[in-house]
Amino acid sequence: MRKGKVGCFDFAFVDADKDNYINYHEPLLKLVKVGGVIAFDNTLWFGSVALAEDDEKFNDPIMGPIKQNGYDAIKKLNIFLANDPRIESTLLSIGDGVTLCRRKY
Ligand SMILES: C[S@@+](CC[C@H](N)C(=O)[O-])C[C@H]1O[C@@H](n2cnc3c(N)ncnc32)[C@H](O)[C@@H]1O
Repeated sequence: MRKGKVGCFDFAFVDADKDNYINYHEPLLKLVKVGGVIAFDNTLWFGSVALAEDDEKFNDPIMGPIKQNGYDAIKKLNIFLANDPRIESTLLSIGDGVTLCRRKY
């Protein structure tokens, strides 16, 4: 952004540092052009974010490390993106989940 690249990019792909995904959204929304797409990988977080907290699978010990790392960040991101009026978004249930966000304005 310091180099004046605002509104220049067609596409951004985010695939690291899950705790900061939500913080990357704001600058990326400025960097992509209107109609451009931001993709966030791993937004199903091994399916955990789609499970109710009283679900047997959610409480399986195998979910322990998944819930300790990334779960809160991805859950918060998904809620934020679903309610951000500046984008159209959809969570594709392929792989570990990919959320596509199209900048509307
Ligand atoms: C899941 S891989 C991404 C692979 C990439 N999408 C590809 O297809 O080649 C995540 C990568 O981001 C790097 N990484 C993790 N945390 C990072 C951070 N905070 N800043 C920059 N890179 C980071 C990791 O070292 C790893 O190489």
